[in-house]
Amino acid sequence: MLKIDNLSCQKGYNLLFKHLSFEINSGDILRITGTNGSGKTSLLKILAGLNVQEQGGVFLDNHAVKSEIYQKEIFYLGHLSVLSGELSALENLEFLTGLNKSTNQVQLIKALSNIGLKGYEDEYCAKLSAGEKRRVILAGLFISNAKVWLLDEPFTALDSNGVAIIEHRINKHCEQGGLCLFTTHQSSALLNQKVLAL
Ligand SMILES: Nc1ncnc2c1ncn2[C@@H]1O[C@H](COP(=O)(O)OP(=O)(O)OP(=O)(O)O)[C@@H](O)[C@H]1O
Repeated sequence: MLKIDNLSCQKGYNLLFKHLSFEINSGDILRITGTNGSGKTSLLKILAGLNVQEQGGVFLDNHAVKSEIYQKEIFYLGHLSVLSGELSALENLEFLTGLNKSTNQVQLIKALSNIGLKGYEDEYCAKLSAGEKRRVILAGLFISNAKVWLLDEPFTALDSNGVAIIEHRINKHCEQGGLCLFTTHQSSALLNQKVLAL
């Protein structure tokens, strides 16, 4: 269970949210909604341990956000690309999944193929389109062992086929006991999603 307890977040003079408390259980899909600047990215970054909250706590099965156990269980997909343009798609994926020693190269190549990047393994990421770069990162998400997926605008730059793939994978991940929190300004066909409005 992911527990958010009495969270407050201030940016400059702007109080984005306060006394925010909720719980997400295995199998839950939570869509975080709100206008531009309402604090969706700030909240996801706090849940990823990348931003520090003003007040309150974040726990996964009683493990605090900065703990090693918590950090091993999350995958954060942010706005900015974490890919190096000077490395190939496969090399970037190796780097992204570097902490997961159980993943071998055959699995990485299969993950790229599954996301529509068969034949792109040795292509430098600098040469890939925005949607193709996004797919390389999503390949990393799909083969990660992370239980909690924190996805900030996961559909950005993806075509309709890419959106369908990620929606299918989110549903499958949560059916198998995972958790997913995501933001989007697009409509989404995800099943049984709960909504948190900021
Ligand atoms: N490092 C920072 N310093 C000061 N203000 C910040 C900082 N980061 C974000 N903000 C402000 O906090 C507010 C919330 O930003 P955030 O990115 O969380 O919003 P959002 O809901 O994700 O927006 P969008 O829908 O546009 O992606 C914005 O007004 C932004 O300008």
